Amino acid sequence: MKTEAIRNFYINEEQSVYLLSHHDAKKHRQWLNICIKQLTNLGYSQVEMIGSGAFGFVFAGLDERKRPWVFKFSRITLAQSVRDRLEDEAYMLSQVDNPLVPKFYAFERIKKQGILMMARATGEDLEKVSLKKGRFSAAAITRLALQLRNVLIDLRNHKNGISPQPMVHGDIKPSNLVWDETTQGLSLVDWGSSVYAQIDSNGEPISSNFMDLMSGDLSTTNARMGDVYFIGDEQMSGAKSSPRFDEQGVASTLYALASAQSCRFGAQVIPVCSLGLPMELAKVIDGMLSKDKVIRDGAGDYFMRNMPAMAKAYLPELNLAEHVRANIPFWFGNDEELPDTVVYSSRKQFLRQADHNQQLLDVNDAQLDRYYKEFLFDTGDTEKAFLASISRLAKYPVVGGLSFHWKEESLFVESSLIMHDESLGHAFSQAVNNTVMLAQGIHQKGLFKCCLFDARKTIQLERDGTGAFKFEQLPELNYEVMNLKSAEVTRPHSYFEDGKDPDEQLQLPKKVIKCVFELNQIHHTGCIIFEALPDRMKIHHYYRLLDGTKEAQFKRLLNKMMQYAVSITDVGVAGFMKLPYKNTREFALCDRQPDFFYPKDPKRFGA
Ligand SMILES: Nc1ncnc2c1ncn2[C@@H]1O[C@H](COP(=O)(O)OP(=O)(O)OP(=O)(O)O)[C@@H](O)[C@H]1O
Repeated sequence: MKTEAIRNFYINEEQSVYLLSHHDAKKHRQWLNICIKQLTNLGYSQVEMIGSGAFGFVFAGLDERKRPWVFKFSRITLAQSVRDRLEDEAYMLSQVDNPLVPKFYAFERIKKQGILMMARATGEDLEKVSLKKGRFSAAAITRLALQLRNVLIDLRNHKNGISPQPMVHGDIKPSNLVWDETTQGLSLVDWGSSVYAQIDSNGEPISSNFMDLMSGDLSTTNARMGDVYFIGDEQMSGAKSSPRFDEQGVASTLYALASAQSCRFGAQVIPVCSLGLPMELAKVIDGMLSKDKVIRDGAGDYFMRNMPAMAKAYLPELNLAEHVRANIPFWFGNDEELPDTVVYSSRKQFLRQADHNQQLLDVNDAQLDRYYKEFLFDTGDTEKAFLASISRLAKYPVVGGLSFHWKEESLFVESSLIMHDESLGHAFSQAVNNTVMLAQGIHQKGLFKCCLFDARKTIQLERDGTGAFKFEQLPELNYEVMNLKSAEVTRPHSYFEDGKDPDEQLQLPKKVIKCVFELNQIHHTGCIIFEALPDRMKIHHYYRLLDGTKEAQFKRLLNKMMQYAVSITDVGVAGFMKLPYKNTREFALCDRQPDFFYPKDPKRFGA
């Protein structure tokens, strides 16, 4: 792969509501308000939105006896066939009777809108907990592993009358597990991918009765796609549904929470054996995440059989985790209002490098749609994990930029990151370190850049019928000032300009580029991305002036740049990023982090 082939082109990730057009944002708000109103009319009080996923929005409210209910609506933007699945979800949920699963209450239809109603699981989902706390301790992972194993046993033992009818949840992942810290209670939610297993864990067909065997089409799968970041290879490749699917979901979940990642893909570079878990449990989870089906199934069987015994281990909290230092520096900002972070990165070209063919099943699936959109389809696992780790950074209130440059033997990382919530510093350090470790495991030469912005500060300009931008007063680019000590000002700093991308290059007016070059003479960090669409333009930006004596000149150049930007007629994306120091950090490449287990003698580590 040639280095020149890697150009930089920015694609946005999750759309912040602040990045929707005025019209779409209004429609979105209106729709949420209609849902709240409908529920209130039905007699529920204190209705609020508590979650959203690829398929729907979830609201909570109280019934007349003040019991907490949850209402799941499917997204109106999805195809009717996909929205109809909410009714199937309701049916499967109604079949489960387990203290760890919220009770099914009802499925109602208001016009075309189906609403699934169920008990509310108290607490917070484990993805959110993970973002706040970072890596889960050995004791927490072990406890969770036992609880999940027990749910799997229950699902396997499900019966229809007296006939065995094992169930598959199909989408076990941190955000589908709600955790109540005060009662230590766990709930498994989101039964939208749930089906009856077609085969058992040995691959033998399951049939509740003889007629099923006769009439059922045993050659096709009934499996639903779960979250592509967490499901195992068999579910991904359209195998018949089996209890093994959920073993995979459990292994991915335990891995993600133990390592503070948002997917399963990093396990080759950051194996479970490097995460400070007891050796036996770590090896079992690594085995379950293996690429080899025989190892995977063997480890799954071992997990199901031996988890109760493994959970008896005495695992006091160690002191190690308190001293996490970020491998690349970041600073704390003190803005009153936390940024609503979005990340733009040069993903597309980066992902094209790693081509590992995978077969996918159902292209109409919303999860799969996301998979395609994020260009993960043909990518190697470590690259996927790296990109997921970048997305995870954007879940923190942080602005700045990162550039990863893979050269012969080393990885060079330049960065400028400002975090706006000190209480998340520990978890954020771990998120940053994961990104670096995953990058160390990537071998292709090249460059990857990303910018993290506050979507609230994105400037949006609408075009009129002729394509010209409409505005009463020219909006101003936002910046903050931070004076660095004079010694630091003299340090060299790097500057990036995007090259042409064959797919979506925006031709910027020369005068805009001239302003960027002039700005470069003033000590600052920042990024700016022009996203010109047929009907409007979004200007995402983040600037931090590091030499207060130049403020007047800096401001004048930013204003000038805006004046020229409104003459953009083209459509596409282009951007610039400026980081403070050259080659901030150099790292050796590393295929696999070394083993690190929970110590045999925990007292030595301050437990
Ligand atoms: N019964 C419940 N009690 C409490 N919280 C819930 C409940 N059901 C869902 N949630 C919350 O709402 C979020 C989204 O719900 P759910 O996962 O069912 O939606 P989805 O659109 O199917 O999501 P996904 O994209 O993850 O498949 C969950 O992560 C969880 O935080």
